[in-house]
Amino acid sequence: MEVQNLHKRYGRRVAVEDVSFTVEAGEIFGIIGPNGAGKTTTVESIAGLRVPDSGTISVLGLDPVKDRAEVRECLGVQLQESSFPDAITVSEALELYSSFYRNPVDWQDLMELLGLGDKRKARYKALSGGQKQRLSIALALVGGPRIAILDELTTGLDPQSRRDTWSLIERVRDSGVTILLVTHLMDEAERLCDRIAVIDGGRVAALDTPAGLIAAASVMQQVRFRLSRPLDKRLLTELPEVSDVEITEGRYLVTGSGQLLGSVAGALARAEIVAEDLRIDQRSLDDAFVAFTGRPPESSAPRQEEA
Ligand SMILES: Nc1ncnc2c1ncn2[C@@H]1O[C@H](COP(=O)(O)OP(=O)(O)OP(=O)(O)O)[C@@H](O)[C@H]1O
Repeated sequence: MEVQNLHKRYGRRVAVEDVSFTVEAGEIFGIIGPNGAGKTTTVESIAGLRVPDSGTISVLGLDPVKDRAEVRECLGVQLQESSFPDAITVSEALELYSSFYRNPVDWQDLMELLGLGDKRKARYKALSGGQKQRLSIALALVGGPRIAILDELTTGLDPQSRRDTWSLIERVRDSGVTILLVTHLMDEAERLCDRIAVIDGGRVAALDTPAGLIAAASVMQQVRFRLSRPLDKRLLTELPEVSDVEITEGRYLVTGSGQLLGSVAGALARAEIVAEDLRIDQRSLDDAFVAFTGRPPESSAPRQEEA
């Protein structure tokens, strides 16, 4: 997928100001950003559901607007809050959707794969949040797409259902499907995505691997430890990575940047001192999100899924 200089406004409101990125085959590519940043508009434009004001989008060499019918065959979409008639059953929904495609996968296999086999006769309104979510993923995959767009994949699910869904998505990726994932959940993005675009105010604020985003955002790190015997503080302060050393009752707090942990561990080894309780404060994608957007990511309180 290739998106170049995408612009989209709704009346006077600019939703996407200038977005460009490329998604490689076989990747899980994440889009994160604050509410109203333009994420959904971007992925809906890729799916051909919105017509951009300007810019170009190419999906497997096709134009999502001009080649709408072909794009539908190779791209599956799970959008926010899919809604279905309350009375439709799981198997009816899957059978109906599979009839929309030229080469659908076996919907019964898919139903089993997504753990919905024993719910085949259950009506949509009787499904739990996690089951509805799995059905919407199944419907995005029933056409046998080469690309799947998943918007808010696990928002609102309990922690176990989220982890199960993540494993499922990794299996889908391993089967050769490229995945474009929009998410509010930083742990989801960090766990699943090969690369992530941070979109803010309709523009790409940063684009890198999760580790790359975290490294770029976390200038300062801290290493904590206790020592069995006193150490000349200068052995630490003279290290180029170290900016500050605090010592309180044998407890050391070293602040710095770069390869701080390796550098401190090396200095201790040279002084032949053993550190106890050595810990580094890990930076996470939340810190990167704050650094690139100036706001903390919105947290989503997981709801308990009924059995
Ligand atoms: N159909 C529409 N008509 C008018 N304005 C819209 C429409 N759809 C989106 N917008 C506005 O465009 C901007 C971008 O919305 P979009 O849904 O793409 O953002 P988002 O990053 O997906 O947000 P969220 O995380 O809240 O889903 C927002 O200000 C939104 O209010």
